[in-house]
Amino acid sequence: MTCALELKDLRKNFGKTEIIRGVDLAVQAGDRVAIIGPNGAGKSTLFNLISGRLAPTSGEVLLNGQRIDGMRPFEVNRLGLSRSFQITNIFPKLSVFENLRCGVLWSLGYRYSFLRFLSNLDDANERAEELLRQVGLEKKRDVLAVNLTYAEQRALEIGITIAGGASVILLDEPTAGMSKTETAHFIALIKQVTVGKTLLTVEHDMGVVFGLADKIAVVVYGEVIAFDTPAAVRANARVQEAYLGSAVADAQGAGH
Ligand SMILES: Nc1ncnc2c1ncn2[C@@H]1O[C@H](COP(=O)(O)OP(=O)(O)OP(=O)(O)O)[C@@H](O)[C@H]1O
Repeated sequence: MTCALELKDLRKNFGKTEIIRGVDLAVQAGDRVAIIGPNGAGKSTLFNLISGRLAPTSGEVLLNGQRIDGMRPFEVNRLGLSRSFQITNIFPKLSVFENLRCGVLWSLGYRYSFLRFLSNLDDANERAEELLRQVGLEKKRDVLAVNLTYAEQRALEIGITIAGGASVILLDEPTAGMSKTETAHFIALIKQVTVGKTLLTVEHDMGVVFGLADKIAVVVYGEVIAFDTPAAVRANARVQEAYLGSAVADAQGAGH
């Protein structure tokens, strides 16, 4: 079966320093994967390599079987991979609905010719209404984005990220800065809106990791030292030793 996302012997040097050191990873369609690891391990660099923000020094990135390494972010996006961070630029002076519609139009603009784009404007309105419901912001439809709470703004970002119907979604620390209650609500929201999609998150919060992920990739010093189910990763001696021991104990202490 073709993987939704596959990394093959991926490497990235900054100057003489090898930061990503031969990463292999095969993510099946529909999996929710959390990438975890200590500070400076290379998680963000990995995200940048996948989303086209950085070109690898060597190795391959495949999206649904197609090579995307070296492509620019918008090209990768056009092929069905959306990263929250690329389009998190919420327009503060536009309403929630208008922001979502911009997200839809923006993705249509990439995918279609101008004429087809124009004929799709009605569809865009409908799609924006649907997104509004999906991210639970119906009551805020006409509120300016600047007046939303922080958690609502993050929900709006998720809406914009999924607006184009990408099959692979990358989220960078989606619950960072949220309260516990907001985080729990947001995990449920992310799960709902990514049903049937493939999700990758970079995450520090072990509560979020174990609440959200079907599989966990542990990155230590530019290598993936484990890629498995949460239970298996928790039990992995190498992971315990390299990174997880105290973090998991904390999460378990918190009832996870
Ligand atoms: N553009 C760059 N030029 C040079 N070095 C870089 C660059 N980007 C990242 N690095 C280095 O690569 C290493 C990995 O960084 P990266 O941000 O990918 O780690 P991370 O796992 O995401 O860390 P954190 O959890 O702290 O966000 C770090 O040592 C960082 O200083």
